[in-house]
Amino acid sequence: MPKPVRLAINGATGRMGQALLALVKDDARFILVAAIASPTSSKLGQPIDACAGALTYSHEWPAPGTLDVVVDFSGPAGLAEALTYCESNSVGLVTGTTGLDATFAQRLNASAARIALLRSANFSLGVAVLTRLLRQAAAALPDWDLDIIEAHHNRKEDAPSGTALALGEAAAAARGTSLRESAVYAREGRVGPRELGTIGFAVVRGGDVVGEHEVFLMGQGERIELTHRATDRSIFARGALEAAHWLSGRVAGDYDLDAMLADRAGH
Ligand SMILES: NC(=O)C1=CN([C@@H]2O[C@H](COP(=O)(O)OP(=O)(O)OC[C@H]3O[C@@H](n4cnc5c(N)ncnc54)[C@H](OP(=O)(O)O)[C@@H]3O)[C@@H](O)[C@H]2O)C=CC1
Ligand SMILES: O=C(O)C1=N[C@H](C(=O)O)C[C@H](O)C1
Repeated sequence: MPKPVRLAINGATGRMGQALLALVKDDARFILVAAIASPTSSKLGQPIDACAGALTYSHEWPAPGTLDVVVDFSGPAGLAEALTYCESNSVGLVTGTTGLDATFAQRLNASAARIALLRSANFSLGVAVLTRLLRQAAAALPDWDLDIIEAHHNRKEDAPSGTALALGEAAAAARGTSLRESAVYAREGRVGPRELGTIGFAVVRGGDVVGEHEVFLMGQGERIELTHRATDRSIFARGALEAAHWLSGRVAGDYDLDAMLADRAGH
């Protein structure tokens, strides 16, 4: 029997943190070593309901040598702290935090030379497949107009979602360009006709929507719609735990879900 992966969850009091805690307690592949909360969290020092044992929410990172992987769903400030810890202690990091700016993305690129890092804007299997379908459609129909519409709950802080941006980047790359060259993030007033090759984004926020992404590829007299709807946050948590298990013990590098799925399929 392989040794369980020693895990910390960063952002443990949040929506994703709670979904992760609920799964980890019944998963013998992991030992939960720390549940990291924000420095101002009202839950600091409180016991973790989902977990048998004496573990409490804390903002103190574990001692060196006691962790294999950190799973982070916090925010830019929380991720920065997790990154510093992981780099100093050679601990693997799985992160789903979105809404990071270009400077932060560069910092992550540099970190991947020092630690095993797996990041994904969306840990659902369905979105991984949607992305493949989109690459194929965008390349096969290079002249069709392409817009991405996303909907999320009313507490979400970043827009467009990390997934929408990643889908846009995948479509742009499949057409030999980049999102930086083709994205249109807002349309208001007399914007004039659509410019060929642009990728448009539209954002909906409200209620408890878990996460929906819809890609319209629009030709003359016809349209393709590729849609993914997440109805349960645990799909992201399950994907992130699969990633943490796969990442544990790997050498430093910049990994993603495609790399994990390909490795598991033996490619
Ligand atoms: N890749 C994917 O598949 C998915 C990605 N996400 C992304 O994950 C992130 C979190 O989402 P969600 O759980 O909904 O958000 P929440 O706001 O519910 O959770 C974030 C948590 O992080 C905590 N936090 C803030 N700062 C720190 C810190 N310095 N150290 C430790 N914890 C901290 C917050 O605490 P406090 O409230 O006390 O400030 C909060 O509990 C977002 O960027 C979201 O877009 C979400 C779902 C899926
Ligand atoms: O904040 C969320 O909830 C989600 N965020 C991710 C994103 O920004 O794409 C993934 C998922 O859609 C849920």
